[in-house]
Amino acid sequence: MLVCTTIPQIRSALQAHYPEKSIGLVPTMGALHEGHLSLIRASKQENDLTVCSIFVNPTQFNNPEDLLKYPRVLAQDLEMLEKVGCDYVFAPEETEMYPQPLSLGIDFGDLERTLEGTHRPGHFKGVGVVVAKLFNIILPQRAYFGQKDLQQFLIITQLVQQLNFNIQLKSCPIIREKDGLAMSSRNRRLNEAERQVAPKIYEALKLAENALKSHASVETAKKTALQLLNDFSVFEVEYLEIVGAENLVPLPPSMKVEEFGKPIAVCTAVKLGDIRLIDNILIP
Ligand SMILES: Nc1ncnc2c1ncn2[C@@H]1O[C@H](COP(=O)(O)OP(=O)(O)OP(=O)(O)O)[C@@H](O)[C@H]1O
Ligand SMILES: CC(C)(CO)[C@@H](O)C(=O)[O-]
Ligand code: BAL
Repeated sequence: MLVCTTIPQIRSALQAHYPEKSIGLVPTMGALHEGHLSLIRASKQENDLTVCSIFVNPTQFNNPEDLLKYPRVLAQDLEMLEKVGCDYVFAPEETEMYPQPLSLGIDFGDLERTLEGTHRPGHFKGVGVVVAKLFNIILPQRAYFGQKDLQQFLIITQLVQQLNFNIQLKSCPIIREKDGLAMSSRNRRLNEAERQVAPKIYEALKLAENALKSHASVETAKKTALQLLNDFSVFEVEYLEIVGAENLVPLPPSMKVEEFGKPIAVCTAVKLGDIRLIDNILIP
């Protein structure tokens, strides 16, 4: 496994492989877990070479404290990537990716004005720019993302379509802990008591899913899920919404899923102290 920290380094390393070898890119912010490794494995299955990028992208953090406290454990990450058979790692410093302050902006329209976009102003502009940079640096055939960041996947789909990147996007299932908690780098920051109640987030999503599948209205399903979360004072629910999975527009409160006829997602963001976790369930 070759670890590159500069753009010229990774470009010249990959140069030898274009165009014969297919390249899969797995963009991450590090502090890797099994969720990330599942993306690496998916890429390895479908490509000759896999590149994992590790970069805690400052432009997508709306909260400076969150950026400061984001876990950074590069040595441990590299060990995990070596073990799983990743071929290249691109782990640049901030000055490599942003040698000068960013003056360009992207607007994803309605898609960035809902759910995560509403609660993390500017977040998706930062994600869009850094992912476009990574696509231009690595020139992969395929790029792998997790369903946990459902809105991010739709945003990047728009990025690829509207800017004509010749890259196939792959969305991979959410990997969970045994107790149902979606794996997340931020889980490392939970204290013991928080970690113990955190699986209730997934339980609440399942409650909503089951209610919808038993023909409850959107409003009732939402209430059922929120009731469970509100039983725990440690949770501060930022949102819990039942939306169309293709555009993330909330369904009317009185609607029943069978009337919608298209895939649905139950999405939530919950804070435990200053740690913010997201999760979702897709109902195809
Ligand atoms: N539990 C998971 N299962 C599958 N993919 C995941 C999971 N968690 C994260 N990913 C995906 O890994 C990629 C990199 O995500 P990132 O490095 O932000 O990790 P993370 O665990 O989501 O961190 P955090 O949520 O704390 O920011 C993204 O495409 C993300 O959707
Ligand atoms: C895609 C990404 C690596 C861009 O910084 C990040 O948003 C993430 O880890 O999901
Ligand atoms: N996985 C999403 C990256 C972020 O929270 O900024």
